[in-house]
This record gives sequence, C-alpha cells and structure tokens, in this order.
Amino acid sequence: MKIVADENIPLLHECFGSLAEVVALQGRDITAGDIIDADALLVRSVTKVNRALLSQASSLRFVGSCTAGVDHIDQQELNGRGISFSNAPGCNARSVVEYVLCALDILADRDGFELEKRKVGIVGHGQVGSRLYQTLDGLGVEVMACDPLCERVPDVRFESLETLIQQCDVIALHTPLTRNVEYPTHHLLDYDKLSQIKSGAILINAGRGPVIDNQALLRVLEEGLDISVVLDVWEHEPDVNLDLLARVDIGTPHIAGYSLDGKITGTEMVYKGLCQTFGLPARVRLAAITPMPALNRIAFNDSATAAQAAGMAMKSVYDLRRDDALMRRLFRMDQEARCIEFDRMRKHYCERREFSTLTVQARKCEAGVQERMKALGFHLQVS
Ligand SMILES: NC(=O)c1ccc[n+]([C@@H]2O[C@H](COP(=O)([O-])OP(=O)(O)OC[C@H]3O[C@@H](n4cnc5c(N)ncnc54)[C@H](O)[C@@H]3O)[C@@H](O)[C@H]2O)c1
Ligand SMILES: O=C(O)[C@H](O)[C@H](O)COP(=O)(O)O
Repeated sequence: MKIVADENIPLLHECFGSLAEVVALQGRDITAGDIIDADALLVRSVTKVNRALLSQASSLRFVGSCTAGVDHIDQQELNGRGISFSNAPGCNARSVVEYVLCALDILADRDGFELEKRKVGIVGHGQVGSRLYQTLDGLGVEVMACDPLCERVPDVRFESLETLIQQCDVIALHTPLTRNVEYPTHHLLDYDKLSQIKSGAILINAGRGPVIDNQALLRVLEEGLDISVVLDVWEHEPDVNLDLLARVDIGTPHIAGYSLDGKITGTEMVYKGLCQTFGLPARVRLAAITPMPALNRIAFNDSATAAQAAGMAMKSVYDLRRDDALMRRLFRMDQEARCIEFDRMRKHYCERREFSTLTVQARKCEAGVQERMKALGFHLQVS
C-alpha cells in the first residue's frame, strides 16, 4: 500500500509506517501527479482535495483529513469516485476552547475586567462551541449560543445572531466555513453586522478566516469602532493582511487547535478510519507514545485567590502572548517571506499541552480556587 501524506501530520511514520510506504510532502504542494498510484491520501487543512487533485488518482480508496474543518475537501467528488473519507471531529476542540480562555484572560489582565461580569455569545454550538459554553457556564459567566442548525436543548440559551451582536460583550465564532447552504457562514460578519457590535466588546475568530469579511473588519476598525479583536484565522491565509494585523489586539497564525494532544488525537482518528477502510487491525496506541508534558504539576498556597490562581495556571500551560509576539514578526517581511513564515510558525509550533495534562494542587485553598480550576479543566488534586 502507498500513502501520500502531509508532512505536518504528527506521528505520521509511527502510526502509518508499519501499514504502508509513506511519502510525506508539503501539504500545500501536493499535486495530482503525486497521488497517481497512492491508495490513501492524508491531509491537513492546507491541501485542497478537489476534482483537479483527484483527476488521475485511479488507485485511491481513502482520504483522511486530520482536522475538524472540512471546507478544503470536496466530499461530493469523493463520494462520486467511491473514495472513503474520514476527518477528526472534535479532536482539537479543547485546544480551541483553551485558546479562547487564554485570550480572554490576557485581555482581562490588560483591561482590568472580570470575565464573570461579561456576557459571552458563541456562534456555532458544535464540538468547540458547546465545550466553550459549558466551560464558561461552569465559571459563572452568562453565555448564549447562536446555531440555527443545532438541536435545541433545555440547558442552553439559544439566541439569534442579531441578539448576540446587540447584547454580548464577547462574541466568539466557531462555525465551519460554508457557502451555498441554507445558513452560509462565508462573510457571516459583514460590514453591517460588524458595525453593530457593542462598543468595548471583544470579537474572537478561531473558526475560519472568511467567516468575517476581513476588509469590512479593517474598515470598521479604521472608522473607529471601539472593539478588541482576537484573530487566529485570516482570509487568504497564509497571506495575512498587515493593516488588519496591526489593528488586532491578539493575532496568531491559525494555531488555536494546535495543542499536541489535539493534533495527535487527529492523527489517531484518521488512522482508525484508514484501518477500517482497508480492513486492517488498528494496533497503534498513540497515548502510549505521546510525550509527557514538560510541566505536569503546580501547587497553590492558601493565599491564592481564584482569579490569581486561574491566570497563573493558564499562563503556565499556554502563554498566548508568545504566539502573538511571533506573529508580529511578519511586519518585518515582504509578502513572499510572510507567507513562508506563516507556514513555518505552524510547522515548528511549540509543544503546547492541554489544561487536563496539568495537575493543580489546591489542598489548602479556598473552595473558590478549587471550583475555578475544575471548571477550567485542570486535573485538580485536593487531598
Ligand atoms: N483555529 C483552529 O485551529 C481551529 C480548530 C478547530 C476547528 N476550527 C474551525 O472551527 C470550526 C468549528 O469547529 P467544531 O469542531 O466546533 O465544528 P462542528 O462542526 O462540531 O461545529 C460547528 C457548529 O457550527 C454550526 N453552524 C453551521 N452554520 C452556522 C451558522 N450559519 N450560524 C451558526 N452556527 C452555524 C453547526 O450547526 C455546528 O453546530 C471548524 O469547522 C473549523 O473550520 C478551527
Ligand atoms: O480544522 C481544524 O482542525 C483546524 O483548523 C486545524 O488546526 C487546522 O490545522 P492545519 O490542518 O492547517 O494544520
């Protein structure tokens, strides 16, 4: 068997090496010629799997994308050719939730607000949105969700997008990128909607860049709309608009889902999908070869307040300011170098772990500290 794969799939050879010959290529550069005799193609979000790419792939039986998003995959074309497809729904949902929590923590420090006093609106109540909702709700934050496609459940407050825009102090976008469907998300936030966001609010996009019309966002910011903006995803990646980057409060190179845990789970989910398609036993257990986190324990004294402890624990696992600072190096580069650097930052991304890998000892701490740590998803030790 021959597998052609994006070289940025973690543990690629450990996982698939015993099953097949694995040819690892740069995801953006995979061509129709590269997969002529491949039995399986494994991609991440930067490879467009469409009619042109598949045109000569007569042996191809399986395509796997180690990602949550599938807007780069023409699934109709795959169905038409009888090619099985697997992706990795939810693999990195916790990672994105933690990115959003860390962004809010940094802005709360900078601007001196308490998250518990802010109203948060989440657009998209799927794997990421629902987990974010639950976490914020557990922290005592007032939350509302907007998702016209999601089944209504009693303990979730669903509102329209207009209500979220009018009422919320934080708006977080977690929808897929869709066009030509009943509720398309392409440019869901256009000039009109952006202009209506409350003054002082925070807008976060860690879904897909084109869900916000980036030119319109730049325009409202230039016109003086007083909002803070956190962008992990950009229209026309890897070609980031520097005028927009200059105006956002936090900017990162599409790494919200890049915890090592999330990426490895993505690999494992696709590995299982491939094994199923080819009738092979899925023997590799990636948990067994996942590295130990560099930091696995932190202890608080009884003098710690809940807010202080939460901020320290979050920053010790993931300090988002580092990613923002690295991103701003793009200002020093010409367009070609910027695109290369955007991909380079993603390829060589630091080994970031999820909150659950950190044990928080809060034995003598007040109940508030313990509750906050638990709600955030840390592994709490109180005995
Ligand atoms: N930045 C990153 O690193 C990163 C990581 C993971 C996922 N993503 C992106 O975020 C998206 C969401 O991730 P997920 O895992 O939660 O996906 P998901 O498919 O589980 O959830 C998406 C939700 O959005 C809802 N939705 C669709 N159209 C909508 C609309 N017009 N308005 C409101 N809601 C709408 C869907 O009903 C669904 O519940 C992915 O599709 C992917 O593109 C980005
Ligand atoms: O859709 C996803 O899962 C995320 O956007 C993912 O983090 C994208 O990462 P990439 O495939 O571009 O490495």
